[in-house]
Parts: sequence; structure tokens; C-alpha cells
Amino acid sequence: MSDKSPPLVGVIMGSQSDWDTMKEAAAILEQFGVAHECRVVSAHRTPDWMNEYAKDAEKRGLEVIIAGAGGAAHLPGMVAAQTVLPVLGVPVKSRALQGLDSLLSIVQMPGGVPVGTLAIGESGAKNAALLAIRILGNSRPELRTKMHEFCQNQTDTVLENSEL
Ligand SMILES: Nc1c(C(=O)O)ncn1[C@@H]1O[C@H](COP(=O)(O)O)[C@@H](O)[C@H]1O
Repeated sequence: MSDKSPPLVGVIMGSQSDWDTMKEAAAILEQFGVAHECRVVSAHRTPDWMNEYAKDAEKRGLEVIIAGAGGAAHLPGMVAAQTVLPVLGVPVKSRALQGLDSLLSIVQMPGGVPVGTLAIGESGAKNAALLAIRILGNSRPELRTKMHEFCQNQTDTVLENSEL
């Protein structure tokens, strides 16, 4: 994003082909004015880069990592294994199995290595960003206020359009 402040949220994904899904997370972070970075990082294809990214994240000032991947989606879990930052996993919809493979790869972590797993696809990406902002909002009153406004607007919009 154009903001020069250091990123608080890292949005990473296994492939450029995941961007159509993961851009929903970036859009929400943009909307709330949360400094973030978006990177392609793959446990399978760029394992050394993934290790470096996960290990450096905390000292670079990141506070939450959103990791999206499809198919054999090992990225969120492998990143969570190498950082104590909260990791939110987004199962990207796969062509062969519609994302069920991605979901099961991300959600069944062994006890001791948590990944907060979201829904498959774009809703999951959007909610991952909203959850990241709720986490950041615990210590940032301005984000807490914006989250109250977001929820109120959402409710108002539904109520205004409730007559069919
Ligand atoms: N699941 C992973 C990982 C990983 O977990 O490290 N790296 C790439 N991929 C996934 O492979 C799918 C197909 O990738 P391509 O479209 O590049 O062939 C993507 O959804 C990506 O997340």
C-alpha cells in the first residue's frame, strides 16, 4: 500500500493464482487503513524464503500473518510452526476439489501449533482481514472504533434493504 508506515499484517499466498481470492483481504485492510504487505511465499516451491519470512516476521514488526493456499495447503501451518505471531489460514478454492482439500490441509493442525482457519475462498479472505483488524484493535482504539462503524454500517445496509 502507498502508506509508508511499516506493515502490521503480512498477507502471503502460495501462488500468484491465489491473488483473486487474497485480494479480498488486502481490500479490507486498505479500507481500514491498516499497513500491510502482500507476498507470494510457498512452503513447497520456495521453502527457504518461507522460513526466512516466518522467522523474520516478528522482528520486522508484523503482528498478524494471513496465509492463503490451495490444494495441499501447507503454507499456513508451516509458517505457524516458525513464528509466535497469530497465523490466519485461508483455504483457497482448488480446481479439483473445490477447496475441501485446502480446508482440511489447514484446519487439522496438531495441538501446540495453532492456525486460525477461515472459510474457503473470498469470504474467508475477507474475514481473515476483519479478524486481523479485531486482533490489532485490542491495543488500537482507532481500529476498534472503525470496527464498530463497519459493523453498524453492515447492519444498517441489511435493514434498509430488508423489504423484498
Ligand atoms: N498450497 C500451496 C503452497 C504451499 O502450501 O506452500 N504453495 C503453492 N500452493 C498452491 O498451489 C496452488 C496452485 O498453484 P499454481 O496456480 O501456481 O499452479 C495454489 O492455490 C497455491 O496456493
